[in-house]
Amino acid sequence: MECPFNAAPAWHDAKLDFSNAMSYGDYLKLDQVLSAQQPLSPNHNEMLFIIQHQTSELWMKLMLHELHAIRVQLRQGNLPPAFKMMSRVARIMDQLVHAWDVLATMTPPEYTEIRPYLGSSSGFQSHQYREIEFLLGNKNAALLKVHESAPQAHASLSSALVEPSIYDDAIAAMARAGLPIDAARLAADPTRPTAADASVENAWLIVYRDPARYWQLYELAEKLVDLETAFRTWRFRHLTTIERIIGFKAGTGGTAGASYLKKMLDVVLFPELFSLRTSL
Ligand code: HEM
Ligand SMILES: N[C@@H](CC(=O)c1ccccc1NC=O)C(=O)O
Repeated sequence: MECPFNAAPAWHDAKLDFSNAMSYGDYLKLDQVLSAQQPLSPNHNEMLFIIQHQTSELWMKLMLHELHAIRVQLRQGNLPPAFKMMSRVARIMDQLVHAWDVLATMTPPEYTEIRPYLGSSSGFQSHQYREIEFLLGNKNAALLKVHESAPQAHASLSSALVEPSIYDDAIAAMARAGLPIDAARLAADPTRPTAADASVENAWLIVYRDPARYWQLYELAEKLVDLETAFRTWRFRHLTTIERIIGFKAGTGGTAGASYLKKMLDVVLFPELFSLRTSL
């Protein structure tokens, strides 16, 4: 039997010299990522605030990557690959929902010491968040103005504004499957937020009344409902977390704060997918 004191360490085959090979940090560009946390205040908790936002933006970057690919698959009529990516987007959203628990460990006196250093910056100016909203159909042309001084963000947002949303693409897929969608709905102005439409509700009802016949559209509908549910939960946790941290103060971005975020809870991305349930 081998003496345990002479045995080689568990890592003895690991590569240790990276002078001429790509390492973990090289591949992930960690020099860049880990040098981007630069607190402006002397407060200990600002590191949490920065990392919470930076990680959220990274997850949003992945959501956008998936949402763009979902749109391509929906337009080509390849629904199952879209489903897999839709599940991923919903799980990312769930992850962001749980992330509020970490931020909520920051108390009002802690945040009060950081807030004066934030100036008029606010999540309201997150171009990735706004693009996610646009891709899901919550369009608002007026909000492009915020990004006028950032040409790349402005360009991505402009195309998300003028192109059909993922929900418009889902409705187009129903029309292609022979379900009766009004021509006016199919030609709706893509720069306007999604408005409930009776022919769309009726088409979803046909799908939900005969899932076996319309299995892929039925699955598409449930994936959209999962996504919207996760998104609404995120909005709700944003509101409750900020009420806990700043109460009813106005926002640094210029809105009334909690009451603005409360109003955003009324946004329904895929209205007919919820209203149809009353008739089932
Ligand atoms: C202490 C923490 C936070 C506070 C006090 C806070 C507060 C606010 C307030 C008051 C607004 C309304 C806009 C304004 O006037 O500023 C807002 C918007 C927003 N915040 Fe936060 N927030 C916090 C953390 C976060 C985090 C971690 C994220 C994640 C990225 C985030 C993302 C957003 C987004 C995307 C909006 C725009 C929402 C919309 O227009 O529907 N916030 N926040
Ligand atoms: N709107 C926040 C400030 C804020 O939360 C914020 C500031 C800079 C970067 C990200 C932020 N997060 C979300 O709004 C406030 O009114 O305190």
